[in-house]
Amino acid sequence: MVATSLEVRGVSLRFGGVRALTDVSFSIKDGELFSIIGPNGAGKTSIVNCISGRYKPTEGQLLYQDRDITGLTPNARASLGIGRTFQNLALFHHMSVLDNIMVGRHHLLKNNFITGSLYWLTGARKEELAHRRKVEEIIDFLDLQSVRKAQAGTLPYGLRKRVELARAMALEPRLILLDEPMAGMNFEEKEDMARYIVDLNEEFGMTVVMIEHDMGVVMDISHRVMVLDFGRKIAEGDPAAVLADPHVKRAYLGEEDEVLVDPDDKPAAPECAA
Ligand SMILES: Nc1ncnc2c1ncn2[C@@H]1O[C@H](COP(=O)(O)OP(=O)(O)OP(=O)(O)O)[C@@H](O)[C@H]1O
Repeated sequence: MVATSLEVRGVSLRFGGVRALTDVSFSIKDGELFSIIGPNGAGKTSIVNCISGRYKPTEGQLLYQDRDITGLTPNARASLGIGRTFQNLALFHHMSVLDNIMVGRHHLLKNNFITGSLYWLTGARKEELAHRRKVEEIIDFLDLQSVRKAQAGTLPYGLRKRVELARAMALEPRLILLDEPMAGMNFEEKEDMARYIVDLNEEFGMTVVMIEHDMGVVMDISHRVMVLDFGRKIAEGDPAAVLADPHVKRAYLGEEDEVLVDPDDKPAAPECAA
């Protein structure tokens, strides 16, 4: 039997009078590629923030590998193996690609800057070499070799999104949360990113939770999809079943007999980086 990675039980979240989430429950199996979709303001980022620990649910519980993580800080959750990327790029623009990715490993560093003064005498150097090897593996996997020394802020948008994914992967998460990994990308960049996400799920064995607006990509690569609307779960299942669900069509289009995937869907214009 496949183990459960994450279980979300009856999570509600309020900001003053705003109900961002109402009684949302779902569970994700180890190794799944699970997508969360829904119209703007539906609560997608809110649920991901509840999973990463950025937001504390007003009600409900979160279990990761059968352990209650509801009260844990984001750092404690990262140490348990929950990694994430952000909707808006959160890179250190003046640092190199390599150093940005190394930052992603700080949860795994046993030696801090104090013990680092014993660098050559202790195992610190050995540890750093092991970290560098892991980072190089990720750089190879994401085809970032040619830009490894470049300043992150000088790279085109699509590449910066890839560096952010590299940094999240550097934590070696068992569960990775991707908030709009393809936002603002052109068609080729989206295709590349979709391939990397499938590979990190299949080759690295990471369980993936992805928020994405590009319905074509979501339906192509997800094992299961959950739909939120006004903070409530309105559908969950395999992509074909969700696509055919009348509630989902209504939520997106306001009517029942149109298709969700627009065949003339044009790539979104690139976003400006934060
Ligand atoms: N920090 C916050 N303070 C107040 N209200 C918030 C906050 N974060 C989210 N909300 C509100 O909660 C609701 C859900 O927002 P959320 O960002 O989770 O939606 P979303 O589905 O991710 O939207 P989008 O697709 O536009 O990113 C919205 O009404 C939003 O205004």
